[in-house]
Amino acid sequence: MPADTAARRGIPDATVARLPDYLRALTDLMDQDVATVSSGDLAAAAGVNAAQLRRDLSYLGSHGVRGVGYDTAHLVAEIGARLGVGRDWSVVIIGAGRLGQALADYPGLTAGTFRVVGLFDRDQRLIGNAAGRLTIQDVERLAQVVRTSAGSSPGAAVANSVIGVIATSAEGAQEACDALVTAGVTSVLTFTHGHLRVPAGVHVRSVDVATELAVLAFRAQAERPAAPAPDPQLADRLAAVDATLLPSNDSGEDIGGAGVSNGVDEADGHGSTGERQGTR
Ligand SMILES: NC(=O)c1ccc[n+]([C@@H]2O[C@H](COP(=O)([O-])OP(=O)(O)OC[C@H]3O[C@@H](n4cnc5c(N)ncnc54)[C@H](O)[C@@H]3O)[C@@H](O)[C@H]2O)c1
Repeated sequence: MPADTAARRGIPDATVARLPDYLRALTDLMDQDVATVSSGDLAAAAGVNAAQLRRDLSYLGSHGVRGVGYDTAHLVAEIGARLGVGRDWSVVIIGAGRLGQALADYPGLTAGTFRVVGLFDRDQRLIGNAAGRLTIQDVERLAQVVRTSAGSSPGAAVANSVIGVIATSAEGAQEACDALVTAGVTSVLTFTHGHLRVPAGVHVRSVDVATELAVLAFRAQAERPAAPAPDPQLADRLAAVDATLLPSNDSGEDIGGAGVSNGVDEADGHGSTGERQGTR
């Protein structure tokens, strides 16, 4: 797909979410002076399958050269540019409760690409309190801080330079989101449950630890190795031993029965989940 076509169609969120993994893998390869890399090797380094990687990179207009692979330095520059690496982004957080304060103090958001420039709340009891290196401000001041951070005059677009984070209660989330939109913020990350209404052109992503855990649990369940099929000879031997040690027939049947039943259940459960995963 030509790059301009991909740009017009937009890159799927799932692809964008994988780009940092590709960038990390490519940077490692560059550090090892690897100039070109095959899709298979790059996919293995990034932990995805090769078809997925080729599809993802085709959205960037990068197809690699048959028999040669991808130019590592070119791809690093391409992905880095798409991800805004090397640019500074200001982050404003609304909701200065437990989560908001923890995020504001998170080292990954205090220096480098993303830097929290304001922590806001509507609770007058919190306003003015220190939270790490920041002072909690009245959410009424949000628009002013956003304008200052974007380095623009009032009314100018602040898209692409300020990201808003919502860490309020679920009940206060829409109000917080509206405040961000009014301030000109077009990229919003929310930790709250529930749908947020935003005008066209405003991008919202939500993070939910419980959902991520559920995905991991699902995969762990799907990938759990099936119990080995019972060995009929071994079962016979166990039954013989049981018969020697335990005179009761019931005991021997229980042991053998439980073993077989577990094996069948596990194999069935694994098979059906594996199929569902395979068709996703
Ligand atoms: N997604 C996740 O994985 C995840 C994990 C933990 C918490 N959460 C969610 O994050 C949110 C915050 O959690 P918390 O423990 O910090 O809650 P908290 O009650 O300690 O803090 C919420 C803060 O938001 C403020 N607030 C509410 N509405 C506001 C508004 N419109 N404008 C400005 N301030 C507003 C409140 O005054 C309060 O100080 C909750 O919705 C919680 O469910 C999500």
